[in-house]
Amino acid sequence: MIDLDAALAIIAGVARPLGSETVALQAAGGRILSAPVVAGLAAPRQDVSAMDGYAVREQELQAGGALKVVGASYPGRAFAGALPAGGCVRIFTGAPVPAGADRVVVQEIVASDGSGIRLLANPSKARHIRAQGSDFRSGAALLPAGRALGFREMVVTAAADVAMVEVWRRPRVSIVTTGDELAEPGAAAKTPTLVPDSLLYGIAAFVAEWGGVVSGAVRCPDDLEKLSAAAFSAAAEADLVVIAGGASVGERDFSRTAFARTGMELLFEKVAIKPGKPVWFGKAGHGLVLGLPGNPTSALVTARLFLAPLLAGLAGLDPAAAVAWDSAPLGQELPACAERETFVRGRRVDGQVWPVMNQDSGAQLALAETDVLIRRPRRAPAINRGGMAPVLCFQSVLQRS
Ligand SMILES: Nc1nc2c(c(=O)[nH]1)N[C@H]1C(S)=C(S)[C@@H](COP(=O)(O)OP(=O)(O)OC[C@H]3O[C@@H](n4cnc5c(N)ncnc54)[C@H](O)[C@@H]3O)O[C@H]1N2
Ligand code: MOO
Repeated sequence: MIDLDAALAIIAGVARPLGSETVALQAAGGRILSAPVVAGLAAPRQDVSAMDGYAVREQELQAGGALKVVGASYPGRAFAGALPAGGCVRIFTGAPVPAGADRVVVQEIVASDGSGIRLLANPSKARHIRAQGSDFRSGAALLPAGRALGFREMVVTAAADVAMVEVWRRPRVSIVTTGDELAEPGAAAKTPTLVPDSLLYGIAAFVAEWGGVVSGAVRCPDDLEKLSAAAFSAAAEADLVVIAGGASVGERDFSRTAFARTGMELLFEKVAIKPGKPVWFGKAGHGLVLGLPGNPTSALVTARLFLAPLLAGLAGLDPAAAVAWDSAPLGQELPACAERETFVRGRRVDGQVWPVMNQDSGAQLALAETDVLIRRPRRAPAINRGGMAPVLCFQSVLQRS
């Protein structure tokens, strides 16, 4: 058995980006940059007004006389020519400031008779001009490689006048579930021996939330021949295969054996954690294989601990950032931890973390109540109510950087 940190180090060592591709801006949302976004132009492109009003010369304003309105400047339709002496230009927010003007006065403090203007009050200190390049300069690197394109980054990329972006290829993930008892959800109720296959759907959603693409999903009986065939075809087409169930020592637990037949190199098996001890990981063909235990809570806790950093690394992110521990006060005391490092399923309530009621590794409903994993290191002493404990956000943190 190895411990969690050693297993995570093995994951980080092999979870490398898969290569980059160029995609249109329309399809780039949620992707991870493989090259910086470089500004194709400056923003603003020239000096523009920050308010609706009149572009004037500061000096002439101080003289106090009336100024003649010589034209107008709109966004996309600038005033042609320079500001003449004694003149002003009607101007709107975002419109280019004519040469010669050095401030804008807002229309609220101006009396206009149609051809000329006069000030009604002292103008503010602000000149109401956004200088050319004051947001960013042409040629500047605006976003680094490795950044996820969330809504904020999409604004910056589009503003940079970029139509095509270089992003890391998304990992293609093939999912296999195994169990004679498993049935398609909706088809189980009439047959007493059947159990709905909840993990196929849970793992598929997990993969999508962590930036992967589900390229295949198959449910297999506990039959070594059928499982081996599924292992060969999944390993041939995917960057990563995730197989849930059949990980333990039961007579019909065939998952590892099926992948061994594909020539898999086992990188680790059995991690000293609870739940999730039977988790295993290997290299098969050109891709990787992660074996999750079949108990649903064990499967999704191990998905959060191992599949998340794996997907993050394959997608071009830092695998360690996917498993970043925070610290939170406990709402109730926790007993000392025994020999196996334990991950208590917890819920945040009013700034404190409480263990969820059902801590069975076969639980499914409790997963919907879980929003943190509370880390209890091996032989950790009891923690009192209000004491601090390391916690990991259970949901995806992909877009939160
Ligand atoms: N003698 C021992 N028995 C067990 C050990 C052990 O060390 N010695 N380990 C236990 C631990 S820890 C776990 S976790 C489980 C893991 O077992 P498997 O990975 O072999 O899982 P299965 O036997 O296939 O299934 C366990 C349980 O989960 C349900 N399941 C499985 N797949 C799905 C699915 N896709 N959707 C919904 N539910 C699923 C399955 O019906 C079983 O109830 O082994 C312990 N045993
Ligand atoms: O992974 Mo098992 O859940 O430790 O019971």
